[in-house]
Order: sequence, then structure tokens, then C-alpha cells
Amino acid sequence: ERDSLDTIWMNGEFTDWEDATTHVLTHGLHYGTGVFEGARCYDTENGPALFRWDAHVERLFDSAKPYDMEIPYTKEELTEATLELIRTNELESCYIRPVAYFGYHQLGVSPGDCPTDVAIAAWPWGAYLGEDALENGIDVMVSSWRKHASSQIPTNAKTNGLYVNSLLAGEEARRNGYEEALVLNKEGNVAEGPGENLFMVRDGELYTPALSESILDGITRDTVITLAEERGYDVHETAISRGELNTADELFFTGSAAEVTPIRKVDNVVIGDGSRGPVTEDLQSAFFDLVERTSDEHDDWFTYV
Ligand SMILES: Cc1[nH+]cc(COP(=O)(O)O)c(CN[C@@H](CCC(=O)O)C(=O)O)c1O
Repeated sequence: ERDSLDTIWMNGEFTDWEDATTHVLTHGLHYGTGVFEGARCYDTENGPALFRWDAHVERLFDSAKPYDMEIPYTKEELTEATLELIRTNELESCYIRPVAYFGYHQLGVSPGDCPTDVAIAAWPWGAYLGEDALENGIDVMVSSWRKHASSQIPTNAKTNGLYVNSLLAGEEARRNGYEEALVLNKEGNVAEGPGENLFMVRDGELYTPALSESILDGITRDTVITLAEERGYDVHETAISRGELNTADELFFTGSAAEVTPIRKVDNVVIGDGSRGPVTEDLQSAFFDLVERTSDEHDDWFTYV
């Protein structure tokens, strides 16, 4: 339910929420030909601030490249539009969803003369997997669906069409009573969640699938790697086999929406003692301290509204 006063930035104009529509013959609707971002604005001690916005905008433009999609705005224009959107909607802590897609002109797989439409929306979005999940962790299911290989479709791009794989895996997990899925790649090694990257803790060291494992180059993954190394943890970006999950001391998801969410069971196998592990808690606290600005670490990661 939205306040009708809310606006969405669409192709250069601030548009009322209910008027921010597109034609049913929009290319992106038929072929999944769009790219998007998910970022958060945190209501920090120094006021609302976009977290790692530059990295998100950079990735949006990178995601468009494999599709020869020309985003007809500069990074600065999209940043100004986003800051203005947050101010206009009087938001403080919110989730920002930029999307660029081949619009309405012609159908057929080739986008031909379709325009590239761009929109940015923002809304309050709490804990992605539920408030309880942040503290007590979630139960995940290893999906029967495998992640696409990056040789089949660039998995380092946030392409709209990729998320049918995420939906298949995530909904299969929820139909079976789990909160989220964990997706293996075509080699059968661990890739990531439907909307999250994965970390494993073993004997006090951190492991996370390498970018070669057909995963999204997560910005929160990068943040947590940085925070972990600053706290003296060894971090290994490597292949993680399915079997290693059972003997992990700790597992957790990271994402702009998921933030840092502990995993307590995989296919009903208890991970560690079945609750948020100490390393997970240490890094989760470091993350939330960072984004709430209780310290001035990494101030370059914040764009104040
Ligand atoms: C497949 C995937 N893997 C990893 C991540 C984590 O990346 P990062 O946000 O840069 O740390 C996300 C973000 N998932 C976004 C979409 C969630 C949704 O349901 O929509 C998000 O977290 O905003 C993914 O979609």
C-alpha cells in the first residue's frame, strides 16, 4: 500500500506512483531485457545516506553492456534523481530500485529501435528475510534448480530475466517449508542464494564462492570481505562443494536487501549449534555499526541525501 503522494522518477520526470506505467508490448516485459539495481539508504546518525551508491550505479551501467543497452543518462544524473526522489518522498531509511529496460517500439527478440527506458523507485523495506532472521537465522533448502552458468548468460550482471531462476529456486524452498533457497552452479558447487551471496565460516576462517562460480559480484559481499579483513579474519574466495555446507561452523547470506542474515540449517542439517555463529554476529554487528555510522570508517561509502 503506497501513499498516493509518492513519486517515481521515470525517463527524466518525477511521476506519480500510479502513473508510472509502461506499455504491455514493452520489450523488457516479453524478454526480460532489463537491468536493475537494489541499494539502501540508511537513516544514519548524520542523516539519510545512500550506502555504496557509486558501486551500485557503476554496476548498473556494467550490467547494461552485454546487451548493448545505452542508458541515456549519466551516473551523475541518476544520482541527483535518486537524491531528489528520496527528498521528495520524505524517505529516510529506504530501498532504492533503479531499472533500465528496452521499452516499447517493436517486438521480436532484437530490440531494434526500442528506446531504453529508465525508472528509479524508492520505498521503505525492512529486513528482507524477516526481523527474526537477522538474529535467529533461517532454514535454507539446496534447490533442485541450478544457477545459470556465466558462460550461458552473464551472471555478474543484474539482468531482470535472470530472476526467473531465483524465483524457481526460492519458491521451491518456500513450498517445502524453508525460508530461502541455496543454489548450486552447473558444476554442483555452491553459487549463491536467489538474491544473496553466501559466506561459510570454518575454523575461524571465511570462505565465499569466487566470482568464477557463476555468481553476482555482490557489493555487500565486498563490504563484508573488507570488514572481515580489517578485523583480522582470513577470507578465501574459492569453490565451495555442496558437502562442505554440512560441516561448516557457520553460514550466512549477504545482500543489499538481506544485509547479513545467518543460516541455521541446510536441508534440515543443523549448521554449527543451529543459531547465529560468533563470527557471523561479529561481522553482522560491524555491518550495522558501519551503516548506522556509529564510527567514521569508510565515509567514502556514503552519499548523504
Ligand atoms: C543473485 C544475487 N546475488 C547476490 C546479491 C547480493 O548483491 P548485493 O546487493 O550487491 O550485495 C543479489 C542482490 N539482490 C537484490 C534484489 C533482491 C530482490 O528481491 O529484488 C538486493 O539485495 O537488493 C542478487 O540478486
